[in-house]
Amino acid sequence: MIAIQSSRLQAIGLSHSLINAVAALPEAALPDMHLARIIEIQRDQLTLHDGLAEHHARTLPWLAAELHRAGCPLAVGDWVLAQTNALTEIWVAARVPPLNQLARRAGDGSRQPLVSNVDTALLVMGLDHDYNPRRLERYLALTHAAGVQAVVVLSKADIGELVPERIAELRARLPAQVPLLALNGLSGQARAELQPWLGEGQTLVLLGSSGAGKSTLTNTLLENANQATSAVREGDSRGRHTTTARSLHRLPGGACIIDTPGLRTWRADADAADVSASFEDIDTLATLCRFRDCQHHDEPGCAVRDAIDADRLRNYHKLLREVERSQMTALQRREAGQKWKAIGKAGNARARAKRM
Ligand SMILES: Nc1nc2c(ncn2[C@@H]2O[C@H](COP(=O)(O)OP(=O)(O)OP(=O)(O)O)[C@@H](O)[C@H]2O)c(=O)[nH]1
Ligand SMILES: [Zn+2]
Repeated sequence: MIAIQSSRLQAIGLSHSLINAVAALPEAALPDMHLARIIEIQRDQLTLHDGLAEHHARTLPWLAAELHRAGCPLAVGDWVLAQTNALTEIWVAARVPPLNQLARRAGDGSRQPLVSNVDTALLVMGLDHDYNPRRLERYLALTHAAGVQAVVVLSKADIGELVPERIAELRARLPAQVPLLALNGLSGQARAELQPWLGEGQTLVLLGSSGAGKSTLTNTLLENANQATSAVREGDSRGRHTTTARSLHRLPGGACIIDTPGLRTWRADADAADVSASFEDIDTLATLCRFRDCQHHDEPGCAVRDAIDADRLRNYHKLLREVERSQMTALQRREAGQKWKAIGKAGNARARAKRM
């Protein structure tokens, strides 16, 4: 039976639910199995961490094939059971079912897991030209769909434009329970501001467009502890701030941060139910619409249309169309395109009529 060095592993994110999931695996009963976390993936080369050191490993071919067939290949953040053979090669023999996973859809519609077992996603958006509430709502919908808690981090509070106005706009637009903070990612103060999410054993990822300030914030979070801190990347000749490979870093206070370039372009891996659930305000008001299947376009007795920020409602419809489309066949997609075009035209005609 596997012996779990829990304190050592808790430091790199092992939780009680994961321990239970490990115990349920048949492979956990085999001799010589070790529990470790994937901190980097380069093609078929994995880097594992067991709480003490890094090890290079590969996945047993049958397991790789099985995970590929099931559409859920291994991702950074996954926990695995590995065995060392007589040649001292380390082979991954089982994957602990992830508690959650952020994924994206590739061009061919297949699902690509990007990162597993995340506690908090920091949605980083600059208060400069990067500012875009719609994009933020998309990220909120996707993290919500994956069951990951999101914290909105507005970077460049020191140099951004219309800072108080933009913060107020988002506060009014987003559901009240979404934490939102504005900070300067270059200042050590950022660490204190993010403290509530940086507890020991917590796993965080940073999401946001290029230039939003993800690397800057990561470096600030890492550096504030004199660099003597990153157990995970210890001995790595490339230094611990690499952002070119998918990797997991350990922060001073004991949280882990995953910096993965794959997360920077992100297509919806969600369905309509996920999108509406992440627009809770709309969902709640919709129960008051006259028609139970009200789409909040121009139906009479709609309780949503007048109560919700118009741009937020448009974005909601856009995201719904997007997730519906990603689940359609080509023919359905063409038909839907025509339907939406017709609705758009009707809307424009209404707007024109109003102006006249
Ligand atoms: N003044 C100020 N500059 C910032 C802040 N955050 C980021 N920057 C600057 O913005 C630029 C882009 O920041 P990065 O951290 O590289 O952005 P990124 O999100 O990692 O970008 P990619 O690596 O392309 O995904 C850099 O020149 C940073 O110094 C901030 O809060 N305040
Ligand atoms: Zn309605």
